[in-house]
Amino acid sequence: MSKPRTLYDKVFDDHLVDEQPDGTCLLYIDRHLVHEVTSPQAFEGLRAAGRRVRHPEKTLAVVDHNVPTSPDRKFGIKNEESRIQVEALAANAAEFGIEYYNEADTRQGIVHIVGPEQGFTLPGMTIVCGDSHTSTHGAFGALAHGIGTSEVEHVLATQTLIQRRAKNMLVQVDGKLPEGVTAKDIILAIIGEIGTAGGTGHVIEYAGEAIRSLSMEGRMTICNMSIEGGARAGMIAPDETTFAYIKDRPRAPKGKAWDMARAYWETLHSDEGAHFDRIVKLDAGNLPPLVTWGSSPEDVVSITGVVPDPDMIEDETKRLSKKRALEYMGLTPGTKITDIEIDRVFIGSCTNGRIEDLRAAAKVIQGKKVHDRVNAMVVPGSGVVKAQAEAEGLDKIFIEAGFEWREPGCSMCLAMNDDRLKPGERCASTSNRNFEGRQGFKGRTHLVSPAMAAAAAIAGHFVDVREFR
Ligand SMILES: CC(C)[C@H](C(=O)O)[C@@H](O)C(=O)O
Ligand code: SF4
Repeated sequence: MSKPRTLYDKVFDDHLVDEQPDGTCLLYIDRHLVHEVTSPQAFEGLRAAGRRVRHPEKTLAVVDHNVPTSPDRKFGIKNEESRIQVEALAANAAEFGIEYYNEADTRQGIVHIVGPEQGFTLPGMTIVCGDSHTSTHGAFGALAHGIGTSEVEHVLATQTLIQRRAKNMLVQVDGKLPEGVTAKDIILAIIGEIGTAGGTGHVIEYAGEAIRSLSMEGRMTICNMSIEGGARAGMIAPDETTFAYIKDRPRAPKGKAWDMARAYWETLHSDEGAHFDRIVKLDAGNLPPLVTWGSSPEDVVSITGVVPDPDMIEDETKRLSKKRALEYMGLTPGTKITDIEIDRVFIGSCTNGRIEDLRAAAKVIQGKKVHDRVNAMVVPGSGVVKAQAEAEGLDKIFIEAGFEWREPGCSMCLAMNDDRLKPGERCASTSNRNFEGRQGFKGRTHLVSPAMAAAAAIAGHFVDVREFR
């Protein structure tokens, strides 16, 4: 009898090219996603060494971070830095024979939304990208993680990556998610519980009834933020929900190849008795909608709660850092979360820019108007999401309510394009990071679910979406 293995162990072992006695491993990489921010030097390195891309057909390039999201982007990118970045990827993709989705292509969007959507992301694969939120793809039972630019060059040249084995961590989420509480709240709760360093050195497998009941969109939201919990990657064992999502996607296997792939995918789960180095349990049944109050994704609080008092923290370093966070956020301990007024709302990003997220937000705002003080925008995660939303009439619901309806990209998730907060502006955001300056210099970010962001846009302050009519 062979030793019981985790899902991570299985995918890792299936891609092992070499393992040295000191633990250095060489892994075969099935899929490589490339965006404009972390690839220019990698291509430059290849050029300097006179190398080609080893497997262009396993590589897919798309622009997302720098592209403007205003409709007039079809007339060219005005910001020079962004334009140079985008043009460089276009030129590199052409020179090295890599498929490339430019900003005029319907398939363009945030790299982590595009991969799954096109069927480029499949269960059991090793998937890398020069981007920390590559963990998103783990929702399919793939081993997916971010890599640095020198590794991007290594993968382009060799289709392999040097790695060491990570530890296994199980996050078991039992119970049934209450109405109005979403995948975003689950992952915020997990990070609130384990902290931003909680997953360090581990690959997290998410399991339990609450995870199983999630759609692929919800599972991607969970795996997306694994990196915010410090983990190398997050994974969810594939099941019928996964297979149904993948079937008939443009790059998914077809016919006999589908049957063979599916048979393999069904073996991708942790064996009975597999060893986990750490186990964390959570009950989704009691979960309220969550809001972050500070400048770290672990700073979570219930919508029914108040801004916490850092003076209660014993550890001095932590106390000082949380005090600073409150100061940055312009908040006072004891303030009810529902009393916090907001200026901006951002619905989008690779965490919550998929069709289900847009549907959830549209449901909340239907027939209502965005509060006078608030500037609200919806940025579909991809052209495919945008087209689907328009086919369902969601764009009309947003526009009638007073939201801006934008072109796909990373947008206000990070201040790398025209969409950004002004100093002091407070934003209810569906993205994944609330670091100082993340959405613009001195901008203040509160991470929430799409439904919570939508409700806040209408009310002008945070509200409990469970009671919002
Ligand atoms: C620009 C890129 C390297 C970065 C990342 O790695 O995550 C970005 O996507 C982010 O979300 O901060
Ligand atoms: S949407 Fe945000 S988190 Fe996702 S890849 Fe873009 S910048 Fe990074």
